[in-house]
Amino acid sequence: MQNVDPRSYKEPSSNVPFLQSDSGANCNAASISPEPPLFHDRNAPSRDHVDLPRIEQAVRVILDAVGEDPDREGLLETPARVARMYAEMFAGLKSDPGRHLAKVFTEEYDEIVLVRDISFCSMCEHHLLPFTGRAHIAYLPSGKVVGLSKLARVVEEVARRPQVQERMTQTIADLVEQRLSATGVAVVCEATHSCMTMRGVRKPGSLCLTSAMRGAFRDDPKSRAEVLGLINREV
Ligand SMILES: Nc1nc2c(ncn2[C@@H]2O[C@H](COP(=O)(O)OP(=O)(O)OP(=O)(O)O)[C@@H](O)[C@H]2O)c(=O)[nH]1
Ligand SMILES: [Zn+2]
Repeated sequence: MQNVDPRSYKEPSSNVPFLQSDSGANCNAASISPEPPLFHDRNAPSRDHVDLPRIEQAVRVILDAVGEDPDREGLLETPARVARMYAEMFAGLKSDPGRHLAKVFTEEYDEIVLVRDISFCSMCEHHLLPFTGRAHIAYLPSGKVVGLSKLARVVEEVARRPQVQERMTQTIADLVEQRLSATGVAVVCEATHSCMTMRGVRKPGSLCLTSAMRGAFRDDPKSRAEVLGLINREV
């Protein structure tokens, strides 16, 4: 592998094909071969849009710029690992999380459906550091319900983008409202932001709560109070 001098670094061609690392002079072809999946998840978002060789190059530049030696043994595989990590963390960028809500069941149930404590790990778009926590999703069906796991799949996929927590919360609420024609939607997210705990202001334990209310949960105070009571209820 060659050393990348940050001062002479040039943007590589943006049309480097996925996994064809031999077009990038600083990339190790063997190290970016995809590992065979343990199982095939037909719901998994595509990672094909991520340009692994360019990420590898960039990570080498960063290592060099912070005073590290990207060619020392312990760091040799790091650029490829980081590239795969970003592919995984940002796998939701080019997918449509709403597709998980396409299959519905006809059911004459119009009371609250709530799935609480859906864990997620997303990336703060300001520092590219993780923010992790739980999402709670409630909706009022109008003749159709969705498989409960699909709500968690939506969270999982929306989370895999660089973003702010507010946008993530609203995106989930909009998807559920639109795809299920729900008459009410409540989404509450609570998360710890690494950019506030491990750097900067350094406040471990700080928690950020965001909510997005739609339909009856936005307009009717009683419905709103009922759903927030369920979300906050001790079990
Ligand atoms: N509203 C919102 N802000 C966020 C989120 N994630 C990170 N931030 C904030 O983004 C802000 C970026 O502020 P800047 O002043 O541009 O960057 P900075 O100098 O690194 O800020 P500090 O974190 O205060 O050191 C910080 O206040 C972060 O706490 C989020 O999901 N929502
Ligand atoms: Zn941040």
